[in-house]
Parts: sequence; C-alpha cells; structure tokens
Amino acid sequence: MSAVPRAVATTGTDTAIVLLGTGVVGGALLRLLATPAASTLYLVGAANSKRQVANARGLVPGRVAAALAESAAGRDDAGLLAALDDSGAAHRVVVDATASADEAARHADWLGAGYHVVSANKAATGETLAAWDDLRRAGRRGGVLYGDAATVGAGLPVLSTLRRLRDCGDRLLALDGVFSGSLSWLFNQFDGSRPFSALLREARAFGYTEPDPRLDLGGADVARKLLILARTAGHPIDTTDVAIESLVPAALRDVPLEAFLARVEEFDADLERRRADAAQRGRLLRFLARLDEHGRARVGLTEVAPTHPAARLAGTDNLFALTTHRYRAQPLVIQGPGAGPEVTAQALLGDVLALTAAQARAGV
Ligand SMILES: NC(=O)C1=CN([C@@H]2O[C@H](COP(=O)(O)OP(=O)(O)OC[C@H]3O[C@@H](n4cnc5c(N)ncnc54)[C@H](O)[C@@H]3O)[C@@H](O)[C@H]2O)C=CC1
Ligand SMILES: N[C@@H](CC=O)C(=O)O
Repeated sequence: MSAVPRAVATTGTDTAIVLLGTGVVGGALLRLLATPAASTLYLVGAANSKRQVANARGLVPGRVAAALAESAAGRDDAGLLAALDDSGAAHRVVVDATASADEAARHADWLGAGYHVVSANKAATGETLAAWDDLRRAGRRGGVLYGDAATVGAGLPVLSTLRRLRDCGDRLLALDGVFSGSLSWLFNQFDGSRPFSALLREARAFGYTEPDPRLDLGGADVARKLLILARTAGHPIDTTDVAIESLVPAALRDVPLEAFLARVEEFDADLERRRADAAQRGRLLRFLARLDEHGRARVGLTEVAPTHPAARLAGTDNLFALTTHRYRAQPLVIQGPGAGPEVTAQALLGDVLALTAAQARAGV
C-alpha cells in the first residue's frame, strides 16, 4: 500500500483528491501530482476499472501504479469517497480520467453530495441535455464546482473563453473547426504514403484516441465536444440535433473492441478512395464540426481546399473558430494541440487548482 503520513496536519484550506482512471491521462496526472505545482493537493484514492487504493492520510503518486497492481481486485466508489471525507480537507475533489459512462452517470450525485468534480470524461456533459441540466442543478445544490476544461480541446482555453464572452453579454452565432486531436493527426498524416489503418494504430499508441477509437472515428467524440461547446454558449441543443457522419464500416460498429482492433484494415479501401478522389480535385480530407446560425449542427469528413484553415493544421491541432455577435466580421480563433496525455492532465490539474482558488476567494 503506497500510503505515507502527510508531513503536516490538514490546515483546513487544502485539497484532497481521488483519481478515477490511471491510464494515459490519469497516469500523466499522477506524474504532475508529484511536481511542486501540486504541492497544495494530496491524493487519497486512486482506481482503475478493476482495483483501487485509498488512504485518507495520503498516497504517494509515484507509487500508485504499483500499489494498484498489488491490491486485491475490487471496485467501490464509496470507499474512495470515504477517504475524501476522512481526510479532513477543506476541498474534496473527484477527478474522472476514465471514459466510463457509469462513472459519468455518478457525477451529479457527487456534486449533490458536496464533492467537486473535475472531468476529462465527456460522457457526463456531452450526452443528453437532461443529464447536462441535472449536473448544473446538482452543482448548485451541493455548492460545489465542476471542472470541464479537459473535455474540449484537451484543455485549450475554449470553454473558459466562451464563458467569458457570455458573461459579457456576447452571443455565439456559429462554431466551426476541428475538434478531435486524433482525427486531426490522422488526416494531417494521411497522404497516401501509408494506409489509414497503420496511422490509426500509431495514433492509438500515442494515446490520442479514445480507449475505444470508434468513439473518435464514429464522430461521437466530436459531437460530444460540439454539444458541450454549444451548451456552454447558451444553446440548449440535444444529441439528436447533431448530424453525425461515421467513418466506421458498418461491419465493425458492434463487434467487441479486440475484434475491431484486429480488423482496422477494413477502413483502408474506402478512405483511400475518398482521399484520392479529393486529391484529384486538388482538395484534402478533414473531419470538421459546424454549428450554424440556425442551430444546425454537423460533424463529418469534408473536402477542403489547401488554403482552408483546417488544411494548415499540424500534429494533433484542434481549431475552434467562434463567430459571435461581437466577433462577427472575423471569428475568434483558438488553435493548438487537442489530444495527448500531458496537456490533458495539465487541464485537470489546472481545474483542481482553479476551483480551490475560487473557493478560497469565496471564503469557503
Ligand atoms: N487521451 C487524450 O488525449 C484525451 C483524453 N480525454 C479523455 O480522458 C479520458 C481517459 O482517456 P485515456 O486516459 O486516454 O484512456 P485510457 O484507456 O488510457 O485510460 C482509462 C482509464 O480508466 C480506467 N477505468 C475505466 N473504467 C473505470 C471505472 N469505472 N473506475 C475507475 N477507472 C476506470 C481504466 O482502467 C484506465 O485506467 C477519456 O474520457 C477521454 O475522452 C480527454 C482529452 C484528451
Ligand atoms: N480522443 C480525443 C481525445 C481528446 O478528447 C481526441 O482525439 O480528440
């Protein structure tokens, strides 16, 4: 068990956290928790899908992976929440770095019970409008905050910008761009020199894709981000309002993940044909998202000219073009890496630090 007594007693102003998910993003957050930037935080619990460790006096982030491997199998969120309660910390935070719909469905309960939630998991805010509304009500009831910076653009300052514009009375008119780091990377590389399937395997190895890459390739991950952005901007749109083009061949949509991963070559023929056809017209393929002035939303593969802003992205770059009432002659554009462990973990840490600071300012 990787527990060490904390060096000092709780001051009443510090922050205890439990971390759900110790994969690509959660693992990077554990590394960040060992840096001076996180010196006011202490980790009292961590879990993967099968095991958990908890100690109200604190865990050593660098020893969590080994402690999980040594622990008995079994998961129970109640044990992790008990560690938060027993910690005596002023601020108790659940960090969700899973892609689990079950954990996402618990966010509202945690908020209602007075735990702050910081999430990279989009399944809570990016699915039904009813779930979105529930979260907001629960946060108000519990008097706590919800950190969502990691859910869009892997922490690029998009949601914070939309909130600021909205606070100033500005209104989002349209939203355009590339909202997926993995799809950006894939189509930035896909020039016919290597099969799409080989690139997909590489993107997964880099940690850019969702645990199940069909969420990316099927457009659902981009649609979730579009919904989160639109709702944050005050447009109450629901999942059924987004037209989604899936790139996943019908035969691969419902097979188990392992079978899907063994058959990704089935993407190659169709995508290579689409790429070559576009190239003949002097155009490139990009996976774009758009919300127009009439509230119509679409995500899908689009042919763009080489001069299109999406054609000039590199790496995992995301691009968000926000056309608002006050930015209507030219959109406000935010661009930068939109996937990857370090930037996403930093977004989670930034949210934990920001909510602690906000509570301190409010005298909580
Ligand atoms: N990889 C990236 O660049 C980005 C990822 N995200 C989001 O971060 C989340 C995690 O992504 P990755 O770290 O890439 O996935 P991953 O597959 O590497 O890690 C997921 C982790 O969650 C754990 N897990 C699954 N169900 C759990 C449960 N019920 N309780 C506790 N742990 C559970 C798994 O055991 C694993 O440790 C996803 O929601 C993803 O959308 C967000 C922005 C960027
Ligand atoms: N799989 C996602 C990761 C970040 O949300 C993406 O590709 O953008």
